[in-house]
Amino acid sequence: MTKEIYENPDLKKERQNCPFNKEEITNFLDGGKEKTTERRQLETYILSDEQLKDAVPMEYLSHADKYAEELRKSCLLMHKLADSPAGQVQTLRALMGAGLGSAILKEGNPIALHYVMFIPALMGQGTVEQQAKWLEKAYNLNIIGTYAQTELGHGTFLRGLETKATYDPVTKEFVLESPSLTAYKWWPGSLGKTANYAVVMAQLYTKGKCEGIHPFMVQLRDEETHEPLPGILVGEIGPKLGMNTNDNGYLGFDKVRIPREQLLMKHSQVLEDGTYVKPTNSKLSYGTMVFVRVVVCQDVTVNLRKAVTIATRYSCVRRQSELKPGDREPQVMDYQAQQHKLLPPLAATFGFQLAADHLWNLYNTANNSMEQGDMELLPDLHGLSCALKALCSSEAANFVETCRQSCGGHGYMSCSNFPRIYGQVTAAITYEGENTVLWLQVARYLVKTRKEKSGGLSVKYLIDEEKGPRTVDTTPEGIVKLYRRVAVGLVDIAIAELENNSRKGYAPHDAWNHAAVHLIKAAQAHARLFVVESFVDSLKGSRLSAPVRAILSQLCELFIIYWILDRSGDFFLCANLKKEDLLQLNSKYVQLLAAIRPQAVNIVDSFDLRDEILGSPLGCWDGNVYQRLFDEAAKSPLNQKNVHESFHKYLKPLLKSNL
Ligand SMILES: CCCCCCCCCCCCCCCCCCC/C=C/C(=O)SCCNC(=O)CCNC(=O)[C@H](O)C(C)(C)COP(=O)(O)OP(=O)(O)OC[C@H]1O[C@@H](n2cnc3c(N)ncnc32)[C@H](O)[C@@H]1OP(=O)(O)O
Ligand SMILES: Cc1cc2nc3c(=O)[nH]c(=O)nc-3n(C[C@H](O)[C@H](O)[C@H](O)COP(=O)(O)OP(=O)(O)OC[C@H]3O[C@@H](n4cnc5c(N)ncnc54)[C@H](O)[C@@H]3O)c2cc1C
Repeated sequence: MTKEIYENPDLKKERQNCPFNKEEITNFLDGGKEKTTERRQLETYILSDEQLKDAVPMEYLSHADKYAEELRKSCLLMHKLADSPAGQVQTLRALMGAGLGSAILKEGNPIALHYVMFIPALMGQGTVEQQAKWLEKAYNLNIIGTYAQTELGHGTFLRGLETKATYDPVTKEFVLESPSLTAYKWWPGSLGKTANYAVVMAQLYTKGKCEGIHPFMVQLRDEETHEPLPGILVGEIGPKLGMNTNDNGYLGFDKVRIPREQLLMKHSQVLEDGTYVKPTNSKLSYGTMVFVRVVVCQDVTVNLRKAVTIATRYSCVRRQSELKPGDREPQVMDYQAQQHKLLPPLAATFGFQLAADHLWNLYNTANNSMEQGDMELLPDLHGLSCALKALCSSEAANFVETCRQSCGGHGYMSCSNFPRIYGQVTAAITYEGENTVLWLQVARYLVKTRKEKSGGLSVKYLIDEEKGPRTVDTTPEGIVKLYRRVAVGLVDIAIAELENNSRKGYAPHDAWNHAAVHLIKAAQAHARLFVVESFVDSLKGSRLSAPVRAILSQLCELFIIYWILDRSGDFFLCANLKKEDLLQLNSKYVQLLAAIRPQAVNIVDSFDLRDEILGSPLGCWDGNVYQRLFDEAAKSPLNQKNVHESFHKYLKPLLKSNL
């Protein structure tokens, strides 16, 4: 007899008569049918392993037990790598990121930094010989590494890092030192307890001169006992807002000597006699950060997809209040206000992914040409990776919080999974370059391009002036033009502000600081333009069936109008937008909300996120929300006895004390 599978009747109804093929959208997002098959096989392979399941929810464990339990699962996952039905890199990507990996390791993978930064640093910064020496060991997990750059006193300002690596030509060694408390490395993931090696960024001194920060390969712990090596002071920094099993750590050096060959010398060298050989570009040592900025854009998008799926399904199950007097309480999704909360983030997941895909392609192209010694694409890659990392992470964090709020009280439960998702996404605002700082890097590139009339592909629009009449056209292509005008206009305003500040007598650095608000706005407009253009162009260029194209086009239009309505002042200021245009866009926006609303569940279904990955009773496929919330509550240790022992210890004496 086949067991009947429960499906909430409202969700069942939402799923009836879907006008498009959900599987086609799934394939589109995965990058092809075969990729979908591969992903599903991998998910089944990992998620069917009983040893990877939690005995109790992580929330109920102590800080140390959480770490130990997640490390156990992380190691088990690594043992499963060899038999994975997907390729090794594909499997690692899935396990380190917000998708499959988060179903098992809910607050971060203690080995993540090894794959996300340590191996990429060895590959990007090590010579062929150095890679031969360490990469295989790293791939085989004979050693586990991290990336130690940030210090207690400095994260953003890399030139201010204090850790010193002084070359001693007599012994042909570098001496590593932390000259002050603020010089201690602080934050590196996996550093606290997991890693036994690190790529350490330190100020290189040779022949009495500081040559700036460079990467050094440093052993931190004994390979057998895991005890810190002499002169290495290492530990964990304590609980955080999220990502609590990433064991972020601190690290100090008390005159630790390492051989000269442990300076990663792909781009710059120190010869035996101490002669320094410069890199072709001084920023090449920042390459590991660029890689992570690129992958973070993809990662926050997956997290956003999870949040939107949870909130959308829940909003179609949840019935509350009265829409039409006397009628049954409506699904909260039928309130226009709820659609306004959830449909823009839903649409954003597509825009962000398509933009992140473009960035990933640029990363690969630029990297290939840099391997051949051609640095031409580096400024564009730096500009775009900063712009998209900052935009995707900050927008995703706001959207995730909106999704949480859209679920009312139940969204505040830990088991809703919103706290963890938010913890992950908001961290991305800070790590790998604090967003404000990255916006200012982008602005620097935009101002330079506009003034010097030279720059890469992503900023070409700042050089080529728009031709023809500047009318307002509200087709998607017309809207892209509006965004472009805003991006150009805001750069011009920022430049005018800089010039104005100079005229007031400010020195260049002060003029820059006093124009920061305008500069950041210009950088944000540039990033938005890139996402909007990627969304519109990708749909134009893709081979999609008419029904899928229709729904994705509606999402695209909704999204690009949403941002205009959100920042209409910029469009009035720079794009000739008139009151009538805005009113027209407003009515188009609400029409689109109504048009997309009936397909919201079908669209999130097409993300094909398994319940284990969503990790939330609110977002499960079957919509059995209330039963699942009860089941979660039953797991609370406070519910294991009717009367907790604390009653006898504290409450009863108080009740009897006649205060
Ligand atoms: C086997 C492998 C399998 C792999 C599978 C892995 C895939 C995983 C997928 C899952 C992803 C999961 C992701 C989640 C994991 C979470 C991990 C988080 C870990 C976090 C780590 C960190 O945070 S590490 C520390 C990061 N720190 C920073 O980012 C510091 C920020 N500061 C800076 O970057 C810089 O200081 C600066 C940019 C702010 C300024 O630097 P500086 O003062 O030196 O420069 P100037 O301002 O003077 O500029 C000079 C000049 O240089 C140009 N420039 C600056 N930076 C760069 C760069 N990076 N590249 C190129 N060019 C650069 C700048 O534009 C200026 O140019 P001009 O021409 O002179 O104008
Ligand atoms: C979860 C997490 C994981 C991390 N993992 C790692 C890791 O693995 N390895 C590692 O090395 N580091 C890691 N970091 C550290 C991270 O890279 C830094 O925290 C980040 O680069 C910000 O630097 P900061 O903390 O010094 O902030 P600060 O630079 O002190 O920022 C404080 C404030 O000052 C502002 N500010 C600073 N400079 C400027 C400026 N020039 N103009 C305008 N405003 C400015 C900022 O916008 C911010 O508002 C991690 C951090 C977190 C949160």
